[in-house]
Amino acid sequence: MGSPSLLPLEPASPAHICPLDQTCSYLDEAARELQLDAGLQAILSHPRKVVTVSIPIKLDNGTVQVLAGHRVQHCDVLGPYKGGTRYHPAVTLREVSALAMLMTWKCALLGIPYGGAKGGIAINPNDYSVSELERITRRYTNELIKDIGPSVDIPAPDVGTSAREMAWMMDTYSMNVGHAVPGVVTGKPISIGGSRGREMATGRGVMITVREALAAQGKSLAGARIVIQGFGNVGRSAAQLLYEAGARILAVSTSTNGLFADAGLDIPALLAYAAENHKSLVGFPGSMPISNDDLLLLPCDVLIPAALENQITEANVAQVKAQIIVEAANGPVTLAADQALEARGVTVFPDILANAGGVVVSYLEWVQGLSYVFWDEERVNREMESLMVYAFQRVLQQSQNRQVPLRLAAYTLAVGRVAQAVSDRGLYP
Ligand SMILES: NC(=O)C1=CN([C@@H]2O[C@H](COP(=O)(O)OP(=O)(O)OC[C@H]3O[C@@H](n4cnc5c(N)ncnc54)[C@H](O)[C@@H]3O)[C@@H](O)[C@H]2O)C=CC1
Ligand SMILES: O=C(O)CCC(=O)C(=O)O
Repeated sequence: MGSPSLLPLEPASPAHICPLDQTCSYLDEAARELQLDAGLQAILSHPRKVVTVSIPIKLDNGTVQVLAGHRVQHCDVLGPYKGGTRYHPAVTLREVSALAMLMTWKCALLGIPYGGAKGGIAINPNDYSVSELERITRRYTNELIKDIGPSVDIPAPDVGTSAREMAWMMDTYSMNVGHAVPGVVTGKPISIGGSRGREMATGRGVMITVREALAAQGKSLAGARIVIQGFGNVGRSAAQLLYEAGARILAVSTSTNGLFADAGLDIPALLAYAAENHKSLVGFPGSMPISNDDLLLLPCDVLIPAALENQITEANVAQVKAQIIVEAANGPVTLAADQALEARGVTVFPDILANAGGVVVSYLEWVQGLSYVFWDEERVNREMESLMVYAFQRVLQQSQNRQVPLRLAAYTLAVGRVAQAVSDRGLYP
């Protein structure tokens, strides 16, 4: 079926692997496996709503710049739309649409009552001052005011955004409606109703997935050799928690540099070093520099791509030596690479399972906010872990029962759940 033809998408770049085509192909595969009705499949292939707004801002130097901001709402059949907000120069409507669809499947797989959405602005946040970023975020929120809300669509952080942007979004929304509405976003600061444990949640979910993946092969985290691409919110938290559990973190990277140490990196020391050096990893004692390209090819037990899409592709997959890949990023392994890895017996734990810890704790944050009762971090982590482990076991079981790879197993569970809900609600004419 391919990318939905109704969307006002940018032309596909021949040099670039389109994330939307990839995600739609996985949906097509799941639809075939489930023998899904063609009409239902067509409904699920299209986002319900696509919003693109212009964001005029006055820069600190007095000039005006107009940016494009997107919010794609893929499906709300199970509950309010839910998904992060990305600030990155490579953001396109195609990418945001793919990420919105992934959110639908992720929430359905984890059994949380949300649909899927994603937002984004094509900027490099490092090119803007804090006050410029605040103006951009507030204007973007203002333009989306009728499209978001605690029972409509609930943004959260993603690449290039954090609790700070969520606080600005919450404040802008609240000013518009005339009273405080903490539930309009998740991943916000604890001082305004954020949840304990949300900041580390995606990394914690990744650590749980790695632990369960190794356990399923009769191995343990202690001494496991792990390579992590990306040292932002997700990569950093996963590195810290895996290190604390006794794993050997051989290499980590940011977009500009990477570090390798065969004996394993001292992650607490590296976190302190990066904090002192404005996030730069360069020159960390006891390590060697490594490029992002070489990092992906290191021999290891578990490779964790935790940065962006399309990192393991047809071009490098033959040289990937990891035994297990845990997709902390959304869409880091392309379809062609996925098939090649499957043929070679490399196990890939898919994004919609592996990085779901973040949205699960976003859900727990929303639940705490709605009930005005806030939990300690131990409870948040326990509730998240139980949902993650349950979803992991279901995916493994489904893969064995249907004799299909883990990604297809996860998709059949997620798509099947959403399709059932569409059909039960009678949305299918
Ligand atoms: N923040 C969250 O709660 C969640 C994030 N994710 C996904 O995890 C991934 C990472 O997100 P965050 O850590 O939140 O973003 P972030 O903005 O905090 O960090 C991104 C990291 O990736 C690095 N990076 C960027 N481009 C790179 C490249 N070409 N090669 C190597 N490294 C590169 C950056 O330098 C940075 O270290 C994304 O795919 C995101 O969609 C998924 C679920 C939840
Ligand atoms: O926490 C959330 O609501 C969404 C996180 C996200 O954007 C993702 O899982 O890709």
